[in-house]
Amino acid sequence: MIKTSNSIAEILCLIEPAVVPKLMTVSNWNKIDHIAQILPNALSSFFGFEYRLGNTLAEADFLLCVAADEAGKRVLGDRNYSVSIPALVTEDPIWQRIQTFASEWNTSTSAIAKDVFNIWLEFDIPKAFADGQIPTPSFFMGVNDVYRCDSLEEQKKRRGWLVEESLPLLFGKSLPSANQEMLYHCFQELPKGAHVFQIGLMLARQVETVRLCIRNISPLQIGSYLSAISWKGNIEKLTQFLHLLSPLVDRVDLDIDVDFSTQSKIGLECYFYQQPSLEPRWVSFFNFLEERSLCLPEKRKAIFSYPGYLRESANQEQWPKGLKRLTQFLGAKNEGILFRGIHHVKITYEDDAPQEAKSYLYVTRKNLNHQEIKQAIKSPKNFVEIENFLTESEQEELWQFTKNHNNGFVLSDVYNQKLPVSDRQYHRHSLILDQPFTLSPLIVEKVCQVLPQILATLQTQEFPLGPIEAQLTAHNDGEYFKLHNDNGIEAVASRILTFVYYFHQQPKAFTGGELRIYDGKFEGENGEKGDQGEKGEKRKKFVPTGYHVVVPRNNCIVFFPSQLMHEVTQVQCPSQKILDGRFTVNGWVHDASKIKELPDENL
Ligand SMILES: O=C(O)CCC(=O)C(=O)O
Ligand SMILES: [Fe+2]
Repeated sequence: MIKTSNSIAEILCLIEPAVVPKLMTVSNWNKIDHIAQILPNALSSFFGFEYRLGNTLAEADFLLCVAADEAGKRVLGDRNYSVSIPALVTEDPIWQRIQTFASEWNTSTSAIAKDVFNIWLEFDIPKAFADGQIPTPSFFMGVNDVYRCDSLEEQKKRRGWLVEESLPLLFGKSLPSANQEMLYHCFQELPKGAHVFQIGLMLARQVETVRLCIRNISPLQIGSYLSAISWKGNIEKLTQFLHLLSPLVDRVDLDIDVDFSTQSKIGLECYFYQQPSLEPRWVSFFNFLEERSLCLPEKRKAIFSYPGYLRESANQEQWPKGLKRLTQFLGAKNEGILFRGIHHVKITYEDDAPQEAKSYLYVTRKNLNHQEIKQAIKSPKNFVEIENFLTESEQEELWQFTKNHNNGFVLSDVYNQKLPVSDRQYHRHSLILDQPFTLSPLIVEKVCQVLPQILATLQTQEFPLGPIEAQLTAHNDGEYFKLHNDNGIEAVASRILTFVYYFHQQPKAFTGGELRIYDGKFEGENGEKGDQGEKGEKRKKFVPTGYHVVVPRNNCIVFFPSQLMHEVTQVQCPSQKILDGRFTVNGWVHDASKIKELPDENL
């Protein structure tokens, strides 16, 4: 078996616990490890796995990116560079062609050096993958500026280096002229502004098909583009599918395969700008996939638990020696860090229906200074916010109700047995409606509609759904609610999820009144130090590590786990008129199994 020192396998080793067995079997992992053992670390700082979401038996593939502005470019194509791919590997004809291409890439005067910004090597992991076998990758290149041109002649002039030189070099033979014409045609028919950002060759699969990955094409343009390049599928059905899919995600890129014609199978790459912890829409997108049998529930669970990071400072022992040297070289303020995340999900579509979904999971290795690390690992949001929660008529109904009852607000008491009575008023100063809140069923019903999505995003453990409370409160000039959580005492221990719906006059007549939701931990838990309470019981002290701010915005609602510590900062409302203040409908979702007594109102 070929092994390289300072190989990518050393990094894989660090992330193995996040992957095996949750995402893949030991046998799948070992095959990927076998490839990673051969490839030097300096080749790539960005790699990952192609993970099939609808099939428990399929193996995950391995892919890595070689960037033009990193050492990997030289590892792959500069024979004088200190690090290289092992010679035995490069006896393989496919690897030889890749190296020839990469050596052009290292020649500053070539068109490849000018227009290729990265190379992806993608290794299919076959069921049978013999130890010692040399893995051959498929090849993708990231290309600059492949847009439509003013004329086909212009197009041929600009992309000749690609179609007539680079692709034949990589395939090891010239491309039939019908295939060349088809490629130019596909470039030239691109809608204005759309561009080809990756070009792929399935070298390991011995076919002359070229994959074009197209970005900046709107879902509304995809149908007409495909008909312009004579795609054989039913455009109307595809348009209907895109109509459902595209609002669920931030961006859809189109993949097509062409030889002398456009093949029937296409790919729809679905992207979000944020990871699931910061973007609740991942959940509705995955519901969509599951409803169409494109994703298994256990696979969704596995990939949602994948994102995270690993710092060198916390893993000194295991950190590869070569990378430690790099950190030392960069200076004391720097540190290595590995980030794991979901890059995108690709849906393949053929025969007028989606066929398969695959997710692309990445690992990226960076060296950052402490300030950059702090920024990069800002703890994920611990709440979910939904805008435009009530319809206009529902908002109007709530506002009328509030106006009609504006004399019915009284100072809220806090049921906080931990505080001396004299401190209770200090702890909270706000108003609560002291009359029946008859719109409670409306709010509860609306909360129930979004509840499954919220619980999934917050990764709440399953629980039997109990009652849902809702109350109307107000904060006016000088009022606040100090640090507390909502289920810390016996009487309300069954509260599992807190929600706060905000509404106010337009324009807003107050400032302040932010909700701060804290991260941190209770000292005194797990045998750590804590004060002795009155009766000798251990009192837990909360040590915050940071907080997230929710600015009260009209018609927005937030949800967060009731055990999280939170506070409402002081409100400034110069007019001091009750209707100018900060209003909320807040409430709690209970775990039916934990209910001992139904809570009194005004807790
Ligand atoms: O008004 C808010 O933003 C939060 C209120 C709150 O924490 C509570 O009622 O328990
Ligand atoms: Fe609260």
